This record gives sequence, structure tokens and C-alpha cells, in this order.
Amino acid sequence: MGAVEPQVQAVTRTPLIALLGNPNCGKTALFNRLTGARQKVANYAGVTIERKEGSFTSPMGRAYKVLDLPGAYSLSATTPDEAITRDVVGGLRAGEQAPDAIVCVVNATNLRLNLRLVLEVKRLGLPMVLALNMVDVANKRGIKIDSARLAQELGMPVVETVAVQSGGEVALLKALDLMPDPVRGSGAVKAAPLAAIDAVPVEETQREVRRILDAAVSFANDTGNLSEKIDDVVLHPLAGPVILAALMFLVFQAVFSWAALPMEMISGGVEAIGAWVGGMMGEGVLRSLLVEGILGGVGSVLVFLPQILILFFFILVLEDCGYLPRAAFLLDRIMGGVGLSGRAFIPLLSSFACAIPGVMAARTIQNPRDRLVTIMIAPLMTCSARLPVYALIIAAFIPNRDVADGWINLQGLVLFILYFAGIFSAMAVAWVIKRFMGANSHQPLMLELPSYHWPHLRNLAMGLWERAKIFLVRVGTVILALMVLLWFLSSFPGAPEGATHPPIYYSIAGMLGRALAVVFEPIGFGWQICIALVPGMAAREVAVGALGTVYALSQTGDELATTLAPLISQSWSMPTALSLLAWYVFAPQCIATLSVVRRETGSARYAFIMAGYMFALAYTASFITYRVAIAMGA
Ligand SMILES: Nc1nc2c(ncn2[C@@H]2O[C@H](COP(=O)(O)OP(=O)(O)OP(=O)(O)O)[C@@H](O)[C@H]2O)c(=O)[nH]1
Ligand SMILES: [Mg+2]
Repeated sequence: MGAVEPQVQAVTRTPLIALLGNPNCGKTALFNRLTGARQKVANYAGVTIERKEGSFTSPMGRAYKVLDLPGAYSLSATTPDEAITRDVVGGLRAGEQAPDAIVCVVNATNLRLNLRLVLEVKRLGLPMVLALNMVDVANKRGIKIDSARLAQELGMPVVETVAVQSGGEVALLKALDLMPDPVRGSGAVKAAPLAAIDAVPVEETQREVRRILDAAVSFANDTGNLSEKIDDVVLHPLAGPVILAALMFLVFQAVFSWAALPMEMISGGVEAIGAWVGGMMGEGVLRSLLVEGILGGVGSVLVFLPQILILFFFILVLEDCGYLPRAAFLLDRIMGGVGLSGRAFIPLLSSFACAIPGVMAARTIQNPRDRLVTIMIAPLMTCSARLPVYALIIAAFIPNRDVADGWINLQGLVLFILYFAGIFSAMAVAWVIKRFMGANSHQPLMLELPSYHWPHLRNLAMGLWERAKIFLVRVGTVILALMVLLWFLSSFPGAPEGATHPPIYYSIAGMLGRALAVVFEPIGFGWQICIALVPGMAAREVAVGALGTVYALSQTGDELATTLAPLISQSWSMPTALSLLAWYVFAPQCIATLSVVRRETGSARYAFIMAGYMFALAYTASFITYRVAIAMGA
């Protein structure tokens, strides 16, 4: 009998590397550079709130899978997003592969804070590489890091990276190739249980960090940096809030004044296509579908792309330069007054894009009660899907003229007021919740202030492109589909013999609209608006597209649909327009938001409460607006 051959197990698994580090040290920027992904990068803590997987091949041809994780100050997590990082690294997520190796990313300008996590993670015993990121900034500030010595002290390879420069990841790739393959041969290691980490007292870790810094880092001439000088002004108790208010104001002015030309071009283009298609086809169902259903509906939404991009341009610049956490500090006092934590600022600000990322960003809030309140008021922030609705009604009813000697554009001013109304009511709701639920004693805000830097053009371009894509995909899918459905419901059945109203009045949508109008008549919405409200629940912009279709089909005579704004300004009274604006400040948010609220809070209860309270607020606000406007003779 021969010796039993040892069983050779063929390992075909691709090694999984986790990018781990403090918030805002550049993990996502590095992830994007390694994988070519386009995850969101911005200059504040807590941008990434979910694990994201990608893959790349090293110069030697080894394939890797890589995980981008939410930033964490420590593995003993205190917030839900940190908990994700801890669970992934510790292999505690059911059904998920635990990482085989770790790339610990640190901000080279702030090793004192960052090394603590490195020492903690080291105790897991996994193969590790330290990426000294942002060395470009450290060099500029005269911070000298002896990486060879640091490597010796930490007992792991140390490489310098600049995640925002092309080629800035090369050293890391080389280091990975020099490591033993983490899943094959002697490289394979299992992580120590997380309990091993908590066993070491914080003071001891702190002492070790100090020792390593003394040995390997010299702060030659790190004479306070420019950021501190800027902060003297930006965080000044008087100048600070004035600058913040001026910035906000400027954004909404720009949304109207800069967008005028590109909007005209888009609507001109859509109209030309409509006329061309209309001219080529004879009167009939297909022509009606193409011209009134698709072009009239989708075109009227598409036209708002420039305004959305301008709004995001400003948000992206503010995010990338490092202003946001400062604004959170400026507003902390006001927010504390209504029972919100200063940490709610960034989730609430994200809700201006869409309530969904806003609700999710609330994961960075430690206290469960504060987190819940933030989630409940997030949809009151004006999401970008509401912008087209506002812009349409404003364009139709508010004259486009300058006030205050040409300094202020009236339409921009009204838009600013609407956004402000959303913010104000969110604060009011938070205050009411505080009265009913009681508040935590207000904790002072602890938030890391990143250094300012100029926005990276690549980030900016990528962010705008992503936004444009999201919007265009929405227009091309959900909105288009809903428009076709709506056109169908609005066109059939046709008008009976001797009809006195336009055919849509007799259609399925018309009947539905007339039924709903019983409920909405008291706040000034006729049956045509009611038709638009229903698909508006699926995606708010659809309300605009739906109005486009409804009014195109309501037109008598055979003129084709032209621009929507003049059309509705003829059909609605001023009180109706104001009432609809008030409605959309509060309008029960879209289904997608409600389902995310259910997921994030873990129960359907809060989604129902949210839908209920927002509907009640919307109806009340519209009712008051409508009645007051009539009484004032508007
Ligand atoms: N100058 C410089 N800036 C960098 C570098 N790496 C990242 N940044 C910037 O630092 C900021 C933070 O980058 P992110 O990649 O979002 O950081 P993160 O670690 O993913 O942050 P969280 O997801 O919040 O934990 C962004 O403004 C980046 O543009 C670098 O090497 N040099
Ligand atoms: Mg990130």
C-alpha cells in the first residue's frame, strides 16, 4: 500500500480585500481608482454608508475583489454605518465572504487620529497593507513621514498613495503583488474574533500611537494651515450665518437665471420634433400617442434638466470643498433647539437630491431617537423631483422680472421661499415630535472638520454626469411608461355623441379625476389636476408630464401642444396655483421613499405615520393657502 496522497484542495476563490479606514480619508476615491467605479466621493465624514464591491487585476495579473466600506473611527461601532464596517470585517454578516486581507487607508495629515484604528485592525491578525493616502497634502504641509520606519513599527507594508491623481494607486498595487497570495498557500489566515479588539484599553493604544508618531513622523513646519484661517471667517458667529444664507440665496437665483437659455433650447427642440412628427403623420391614434402622450409628457419633464444640473453643481461644489460640516456646526444651535442633532444636517441636505439617500444617510446618527426624527422629516426637504413642479408653476404664474433694483429675480425669490417653507416645516415637525416624545439632552456636535480644498474637476464632472444619467434614465423609463399609460387612460373610451367637453373628460382618467375632484375641490384642484396627482405618487416629476398630456388632450381646436406654462396659466386661477405649490411642499412622498423608510426603520409603522402626517399637512396647507388667496382677491 502506498502512502496516501495529501488531498490537494484547488482553491479557485478570488481574494477579497477590504478598504478600511477613518471617515473621509479617501477610501472611496482609492476604490474608484482601483476599480474604475464611480462611487460618490466628497469632503466630509460619512459619505459612504453601505458596502460596495468591485474588482481589479494587479500588474502581475492577480485578480482581486475589493470592498469599499463606510468610514469608522473604531471597530467598536457606535453608529449603524460603522456597524456595517465592523460586521463585514469581522465576518459577522451572514452569507457573506469575510475579507482575506485588509488595506488600511489613513489620512497622512492626521495620523494621530488615524493610527488608532490601524492598531485595532491589526489585532484581527489578517494580512494588511497600510496606504498612506493624501501624501500630496502632507508634503505640502511639511509633514515628513518615514514610511520604512513606520512599516517597521507597525509590522506591515506601508505605501504612499494619492487617490485623486492618476497613477496614485501604483505603489499599493505593487505592495499587493509582493504579499503572499491571501487565499492560497501559507497566506490563508482567518480573522481573530472581534472580542480580541475590545480587550485592549484605549489608553494603551493611544500610548502606542504616540510612540510610533515620535519614531516615524516629524511635523517640520506644519504651521497652522489655511483651513483654520478660512474657518475664522466661515465659522464666525455673525459672519458665518450671513455667508450661509447668502450662499443658499445665490443657488436659487442661479437655478432660474442660468437655466433660461438651455431650457429654451430643449423645449424648442422638443417642439420642433413634435411639429415634424405631427406634420408627417395623419390625424390618428398613433399621432396622438407620439405627439401628445410621449413628446408632450416626456418633453415637459426633460426641459428641467438644466435646472436640476445647476442645483447639483452647487451641491457638489459645496460637498467637495469641505464646507458642509461647517454648515452643520453653524446650524447646530438652531437644530438643537427643535430637538435635532447637528448630525442630522448632512442627511437632511442629501434629501434635497432625493429623500432616499437622505433617509439612508441618517445611519451616521448614533442616537436611535435622533435618527428616527431625522428620517421622519427628511421628505419635507425639497427633493429634486419637486423642482420641475415648482419651476413649472412659477414660470406660469410669477412674472419674470427683477426686484430690488435688478438685484433679485422674482422667480428665484419665490423658489427660495418654497425651499425655505420645506425647511421651516421640517423644523416645526421636529419640534412637535420633541414636545410629544420628549428629547434627549442636546449633545454637543462632534464632527471632524476636513481641510478645505478646491473641488476636483473630475469629481464634479462625474457627479453631474451621474445626476444627468439618473434623470435621463428616469425620464426614459418610469416617466415614459407612466406617460404612455396615462395617455391610454386619457384617450379611451372616446367622447360620446354630442359631447360638450373635450374627449379626455369622458375617458377612464377623466372619470377617475372627476371622482378625486370631490375630495380636492375644496383646495382648488379641478379634475385635470387630480389626474396628474395620481402618477405623481410614483415619481413626482410625472405630475408635470401628466399635466402636459392632460392639457394637450384637453385642448380644443387642432392646435398642437405648445409650451405648458402659458397653457396652465390660462386654465388655472392664481389661488389654485398657490394651493398646488403648497401641496407639493408637503405632498405625501413617493412610494419609493416610503418603502425605504420601512426598510431603514425596520417596520411599516413609521412609513404609514409618515404618509399620514404628510397628507394631513399638505391638505391643510393647501386649504389655508387657497382660502386665504381667494379672500385676498388673488
Ligand atoms: N488631495 C487629496 N485629496 C484626496 C485624496 N484622496 C481623497 N481625497 C479627497 O478627500 C475627500 C474624501 O474622499 P472619499 O474618498 O470620499 O473618502 P472616504 O474615506 O470614502 O470617506 P467616507 O466614505 O465618508 O468614509 C474627497 O474630497 C477627495 O477628493 C488624496 O490622496 N489627495
Ligand atoms: Mg467613502
